[in-house]
Amino acid sequence: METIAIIVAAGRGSRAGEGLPKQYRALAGRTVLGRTLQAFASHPGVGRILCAIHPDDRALYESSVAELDPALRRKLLAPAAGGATRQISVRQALAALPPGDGDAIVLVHDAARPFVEPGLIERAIEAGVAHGAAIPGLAVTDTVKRVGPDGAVCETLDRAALRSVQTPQAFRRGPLAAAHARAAAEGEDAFTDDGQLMEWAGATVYVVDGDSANVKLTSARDFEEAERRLAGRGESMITRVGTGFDVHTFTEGDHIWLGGLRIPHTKGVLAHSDGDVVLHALTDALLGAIACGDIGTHFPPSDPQWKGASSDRFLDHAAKEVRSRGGRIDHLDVTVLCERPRIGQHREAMRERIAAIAGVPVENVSIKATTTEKMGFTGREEGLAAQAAATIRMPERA
Ligand SMILES: Nc1ccn([C@@H]2O[C@H](COP(=O)(O)OP(=O)(O)OP(=O)(O)O)[C@@H](O)[C@H]2O)c(=O)n1
Ligand SMILES: C[C@](O)(CO)[C@H](O)COP(=O)(O)O
Repeated sequence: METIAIIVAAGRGSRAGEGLPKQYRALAGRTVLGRTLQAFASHPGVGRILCAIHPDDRALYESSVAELDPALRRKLLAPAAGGATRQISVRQALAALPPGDGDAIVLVHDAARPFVEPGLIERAIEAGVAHGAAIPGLAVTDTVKRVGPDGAVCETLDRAALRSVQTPQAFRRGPLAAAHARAAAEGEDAFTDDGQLMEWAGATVYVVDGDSANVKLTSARDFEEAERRLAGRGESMITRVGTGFDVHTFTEGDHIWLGGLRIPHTKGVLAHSDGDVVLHALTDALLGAIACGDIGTHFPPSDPQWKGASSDRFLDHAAKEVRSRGGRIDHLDVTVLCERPRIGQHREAMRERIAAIAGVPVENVSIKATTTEKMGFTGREEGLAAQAAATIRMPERA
């Protein structure tokens, strides 16, 4: 009998802090979703896999899929658009499955649980076949209280009967799809897992042994812990630093581009592109950190297509080059060297713009500025310059 895995990956990961949605963040060089997909795609009991993804995440999804062996990629069906809640994402994934046997087993799994082991997938499938509805659960080890809105304890629950539940959760396809459709029709939209939805629909749901290692990455701390765990398995990251420097000559004009912003000025800059020294220095710093040439290697000034180009593209490209090697940008630091314009008033907007282009939290972007005390070419206001340092983390093997 066929087993189909639905991987729900349409969330925004808001509790995991700023940056990419958590399922697309790298853990020791591979994305969370890539790791989750690998676990299911390499399991001999899983036939096909369908992900529910956010419509904005198509490119991120494709990069995660690219981490899989080509032979395993064949198990993937085209992704479905997820919805505003996990429940809607599962429903839409079910609706996107090709027609098929209602008795097939559907495993519903959170993309955010990349540590799922083959043994757990196996247990879920077996229990799904045996019972029609089965979920993994762990005994609760803390004492659990029910607490009122005023913070007062109402009751101490009998923890012997409690389980903290995980995914993959296994159900027969027909009843699961029917329960989701009924819940949608009746406006029942607050189920936090499919087990609860099936209980509501009248099914008996059985619990099999879960796995304490199968954590759902939820907070930034979970990511730190996950990295420590992977390092313990020999999958570790190393820090690399790259630097960049760029200069442009002032010419006649009424504005310059700096840090991705159009800044009114009494001069312009001579440049093939938009002449943004901050973004150029950052681009070189990132390329330096991965030892992948420089901005001229990737965007030759002799190539007419880069004439007048917005430098956002250069930085975006370099950030993608880092990520495609499994790297993560930890910090970006820039010093602008010029007498004018004054940078202070633009600093915050610049940090936000750079953070958005490079896909890093704004807290990890620093902009500093200095004059050169009227000495040298910047002091004479013949041009302006920027230097940058990028700190990234890369898988040790890359
Ligand atoms: N609208 C949603 C919400 C969640 N999920 C998925 O459901 C799983 C479990 O959800 P959770 O850990 O809560 O993820 P997020 O919703 O992304 O996290 P947060 O609540 O912190 O934003 C994740 O793999 C998530 O991508 C989904 O597919 N569609
Ligand atoms: C499905 C789940 O992972 C089981 O523990 C959990 O209910 C998901 O909850 P979230 O609020 O969507 O993280």
